[in-house]
Amino acid sequence: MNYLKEDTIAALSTAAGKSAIAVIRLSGKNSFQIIDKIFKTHSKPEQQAKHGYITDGIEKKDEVLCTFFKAPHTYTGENLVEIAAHGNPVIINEILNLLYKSGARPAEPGEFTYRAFLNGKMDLVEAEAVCALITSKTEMSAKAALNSLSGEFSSKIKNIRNAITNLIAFMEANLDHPDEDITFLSRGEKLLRLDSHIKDVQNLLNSYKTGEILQQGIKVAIIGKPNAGKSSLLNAILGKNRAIVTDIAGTTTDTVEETIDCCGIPLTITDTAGIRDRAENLIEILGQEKTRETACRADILILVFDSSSEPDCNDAKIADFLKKSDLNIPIICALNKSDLPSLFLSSYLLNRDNMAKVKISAKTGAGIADLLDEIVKIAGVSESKNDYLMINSRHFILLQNTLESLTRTKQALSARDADEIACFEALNAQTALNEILGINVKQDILDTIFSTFCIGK
Ligand SMILES: Nc1nc2c(c(=O)[nH]1)N(C=O)[C@@H](CNc1ccc(C(=O)N[C@@H](CCC(=O)O)C(=O)O)cc1)CN2
Ligand SMILES: Nc1nc2c(ncn2[C@@H]2O[C@H](COP(=O)(O)OP(=O)(O)OP(=O)(O)O)[C@@H](O)[C@H]2O)c(=O)[nH]1
Ligand SMILES: [K+]
Ligand SMILES: [Mg+2]
Repeated sequence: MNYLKEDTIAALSTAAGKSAIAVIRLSGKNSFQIIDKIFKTHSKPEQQAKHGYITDGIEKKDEVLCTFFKAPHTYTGENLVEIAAHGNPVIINEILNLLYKSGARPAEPGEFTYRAFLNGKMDLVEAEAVCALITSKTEMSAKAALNSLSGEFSSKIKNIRNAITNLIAFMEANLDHPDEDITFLSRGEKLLRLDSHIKDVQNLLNSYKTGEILQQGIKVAIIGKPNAGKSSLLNAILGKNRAIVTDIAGTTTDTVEETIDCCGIPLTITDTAGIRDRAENLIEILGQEKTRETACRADILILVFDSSSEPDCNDAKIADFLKKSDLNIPIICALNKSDLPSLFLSSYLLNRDNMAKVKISAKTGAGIADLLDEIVKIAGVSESKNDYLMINSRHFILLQNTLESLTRTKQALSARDADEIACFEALNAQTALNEILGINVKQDILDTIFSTFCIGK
């Protein structure tokens, strides 16, 4: 990756394509000289954003507003200019090319934020949260990302790290003066403090699953025999006619997927082709194959039964499929058509932990809310909480390392025979926490993180 800090970089920061206004950002030490070559203005000096024209020296290219930000108090920490132009891709290209001719180069993905990180404007957790915020799919996941972007996760990490640094200082003092009777902090007090840090790390590890669910969402597959009412259920959940519903068995031949915001959780729901004992043609065989794949990739299965009819060989086929595929995911049995008299035998349901039962009618909408409640319950995310943090898998692994090191510190301290080892392990914990914040992180890890950003961010 071409991350030369000396360069002045430029990129479109708004979405590509036609738009009312598009913003190009220019950042680096030569930003002001470069914009001076191509921007002519008559705005009064007291104006913060200046009105004028982008020109190649011969003709005007666009009428724009330029905003000037002087280092170091800018997003990147460098001199920065924002050009708000008309959102026409042809014009944007012309302006970018003029900037490149005048001494700027195209910004790499995430390079503005990378510079902000290098210049101490944000730590690595905050930089990662910028990306998470842009890709958040629900209000709740956006809030979680914003909490991290605002430094709430970072300050938790810093607090634990500082406390461990403090503890290390006490342990090193003991190492340096082993014969002195004055112990600065008793062994018992050190162990108490360690316990509390271990608990803090454990709490952060526990919020990982929630953050992951908020960011990635949950995949729910609707499966069942033909005519059980799977497509009707999808439509009932979405509140619109997304999938075709008929009384002909085998109506759905391909998967139908939609994402909704369910109490803050991005739920991707997939309706599938009905599974039956005997497939009638190639389309159905391929459709059922896809149903199986969808079921295997899902986080939760909704197993739809037609409770108005007696179980038949197709229900047996599904039970058989579940047994064979050895799926270890939560299943919700939806006993559909509750508006009709029930002929369903509960004893027919397979015996399994991790299984909930809900009576629904896709036709009248009865029980649909209970079904969604069940999904939210399984996800373990409560909407009332507003303080979720965005913890990604990189943080999770480093927090696990921290926890292991702290546990070993505690063992060494308790054993009373190895103060050097206790010190060494505490230092490892400190290193892992620093790495979360981006301190002493290898370049290839930084490259990987920032290369997933969009260009212009
Ligand atoms: N036009 C525009 N809108 C934007 C951004 C941007 O870069 N440009 N942002 C980009 O993500 C977000 C806002 N984030 C920002 C964060 C810090 C600074 C900044 O200039 N910080 C300086 C000065 C702070 C101050 O004046 O108080 C600093 O931290 O020193 C700017 C934007 C969303 N909206
Ligand atoms: N009375 C009643 N009928 C329902 C209910 N849900 C679905 N149906 C009817 O059952 C029939 C089959 O519904 P679909 O939603 O197409 O069933 P499916 O499981 O998607 O069927 P395939 O796509 O063929 O596998 C249709 O005639 C629906 O109107 C319900 O809750 N009550
Ligand atoms: K059908
Ligand atoms: Mg269907």
